[in-house]
Amino acid sequence: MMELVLIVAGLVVVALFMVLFAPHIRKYSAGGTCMSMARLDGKTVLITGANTGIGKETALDLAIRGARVIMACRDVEKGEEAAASIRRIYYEANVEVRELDLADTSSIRAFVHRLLREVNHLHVLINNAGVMMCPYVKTNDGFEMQLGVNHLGHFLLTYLLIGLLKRSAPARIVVVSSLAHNVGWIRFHDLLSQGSYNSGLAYCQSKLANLLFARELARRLKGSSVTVNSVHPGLVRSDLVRHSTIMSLLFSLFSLFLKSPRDGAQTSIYCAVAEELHSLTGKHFSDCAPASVAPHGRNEETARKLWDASSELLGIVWDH
Ligand SMILES: NC(=O)C1=CN([C@@H]2O[C@H](COP(=O)(O)OP(=O)(O)OC[C@H]3O[C@@H](n4cnc5c(N)ncnc54)[C@H](OP(=O)(O)O)[C@@H]3O)[C@@H](O)[C@H]2O)C=CC1
Ligand SMILES: CC1=C(/C=C/C(C)=C/C=C/C(C)=C/C=O)C(C)(C)CCC1
Repeated sequence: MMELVLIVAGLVVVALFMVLFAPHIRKYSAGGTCMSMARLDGKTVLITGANTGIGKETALDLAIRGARVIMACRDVEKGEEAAASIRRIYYEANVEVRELDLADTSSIRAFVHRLLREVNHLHVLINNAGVMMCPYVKTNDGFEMQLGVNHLGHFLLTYLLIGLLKRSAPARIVVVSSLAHNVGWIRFHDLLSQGSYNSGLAYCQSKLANLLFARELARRLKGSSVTVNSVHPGLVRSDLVRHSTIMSLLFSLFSLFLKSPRDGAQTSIYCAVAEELHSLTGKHFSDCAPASVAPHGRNEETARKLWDASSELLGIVWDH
């Protein structure tokens, strides 16, 4: 009985502490802020997964800076709702919604085909969309969903847009990875998890793949004035954890310690606009500052091997 009273008293003290210090905890959890005042008038930006979470906040910020923002969303209705809510905040926002399902290479190709007819330039590409810890499902092309959307879909999208980005240089590519890359490894013997599937490990693999892709692309684009950097946005309150009960529970429990989507967007925005990053490429950022990369995320051989495996799966050859 005494023990129970002590436990309840302890919980009350912790809850009281959280309530009292909530503003300070929130301020601390918010992380870095992009302080750049750079304007993007006359610039065109493309953001994947821009209908919610980090992508939507990134779209709002870049629209306020004067950019024409293409919001690439798999659900156009949700995308239009997000665009309308951006226009309610900033009525001059030049935001346009386009359909893009990264789980379907024919959708990616159709999206780019249409885009190339509509825009002459692309100055910033933000590969933001992501899916986390979903049950084992395949994309339209038979790829495991998390590697398929998070890595392969963006790999193909970037391949199809690289000519436009080069013609628009100076241009920037921002790849939204995660600190989850630290616990991932590339399972070359079973890249698509056909032999065995663990939703958490598959997510971590896909986020490591994002990072390796960014570094290898940056290496290949040296001298082209198209830079590529990757980002860990922080732990952010968003829909990302929707597929995992345990993650949803943890996120609710520790909600006070998580960033808002607006705070989570800061590092993507920083990499897209900061003047001091003008020619910086192949780096990883978090909280608007350089961040460390796990040793296996720096392995050039793994990056090249993944590049070749990805190209083969997608049936493409990067000759530019
Ligand atoms: N939240 C966090 O703590 C962290 C997030 N990240 C990364 O940040 C990025 C943004 O995540 P966040 O904003 O938190 O998550 P959300 O779930 O809020 O947003 C993810 C976006 O990706 C879109 N998306 C999912 N599947 C597809 C697809 N097949 N085709 C096109 N778009 C798709 C979603 O569309 P729809 O709404 O239709 O599902 C949504 O717009 C992700 O890459 C994630 O891995 C990294 C570290 C931590
Ligand atoms: C276990 C644990 C936590 C939860 C960590 C989680 C839930 C991480 C999620 C990572 C994600 C979503 C990465 C996306 O790329 C907290 C809250 C830090 C508090 C300390 C203990």
